[in-house]
Amino acid sequence: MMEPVCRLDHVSKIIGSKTIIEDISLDIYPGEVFGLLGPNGAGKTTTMRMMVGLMSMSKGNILIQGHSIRDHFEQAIAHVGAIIEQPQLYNYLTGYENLIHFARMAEHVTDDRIEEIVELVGLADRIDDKVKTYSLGMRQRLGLAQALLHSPSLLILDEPTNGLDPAGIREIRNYLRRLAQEEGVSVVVSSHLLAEMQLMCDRIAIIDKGKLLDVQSVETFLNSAHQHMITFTVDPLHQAVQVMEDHAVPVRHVTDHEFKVMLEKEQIPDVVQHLVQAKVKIYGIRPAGEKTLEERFLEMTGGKAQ
Ligand SMILES: Nc1ncnc2c1ncn2[C@@H]1O[C@H](COP(=O)(O)OP(=O)(O)OP(=O)(O)O)[C@@H](O)[C@H]1O
Repeated sequence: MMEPVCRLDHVSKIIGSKTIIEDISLDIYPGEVFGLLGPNGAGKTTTMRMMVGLMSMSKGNILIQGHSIRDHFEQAIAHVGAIIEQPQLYNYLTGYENLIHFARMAEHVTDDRIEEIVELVGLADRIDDKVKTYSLGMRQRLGLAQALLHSPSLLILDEPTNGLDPAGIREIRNYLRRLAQEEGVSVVVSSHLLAEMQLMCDRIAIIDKGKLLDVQSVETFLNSAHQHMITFTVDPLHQAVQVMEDHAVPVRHVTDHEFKVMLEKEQIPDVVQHLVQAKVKIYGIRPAGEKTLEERFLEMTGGKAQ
């Protein structure tokens, strides 16, 4: 198993008598784009602030490359680049001068590294222009360049596409995907937009009211939209489970005389036929009434897919 770049281990944040983050545990792996998805006020920003040490944890721990943010802050944070609030940019300096300024504050940033980053975020043409002439998308990219100067293995971006037009959103999405794929950087992004997260991320964590509801790969997420959890009541149960295994249908849950499987509508008659052929008695077939991740998210946000 690959070592996680970042691990949240039972993290909670309590402010006054209010629990803002409740017992969140998750792992983020090298080279993945990981999304924190949730409605406004769900706790995404708070989680990210704790990940970069801008805010303390009340309980639990966060490890970055195995270093605890709590106990070894310097070592942990050396691996992190982040844009949580607006990136701080100097309008009357050029893009390049801004980067030189930030490079001086980081360690071991060479001129070659600056060139490389400028290329990567696609600002080579405009890097010698003053930042005040930049579009919002270009500012975002310069902010990104700044966060990447010290070659972090974990990049944390709060709502990176906020305020951008569709072309700007597409650009940022492409840069982040390239960063993850080509440079092996783990990228954590937050958003309240399901559609956007599905395009950008490898895995998505759904957060609501400070709780982690689920973490799923985008693939599973998208597939599950067309699938139904079906409960079969059968006898003998062990034989039915064997039949499912023989036909490569993963069994999700088994109780006394029941098992559950995720099926697309078209698969249901096939599964019934396999069971009948194996002389399994079927006493009941019903939808399990469990919601897919997408349905749960839409419910949380009042049904608007946005
Ligand atoms: N310093 C604080 N004191 C009290 N409550 C806070 C504090 N910071 C955040 N909260 C509350 O914690 C909850 C989570 O806020 P957070 O900003 O993390 O949400 P979010 O998911 O990032 O949403 P948004 O997209 O609106 O920023 C909100 O209800 C917010 O009001």
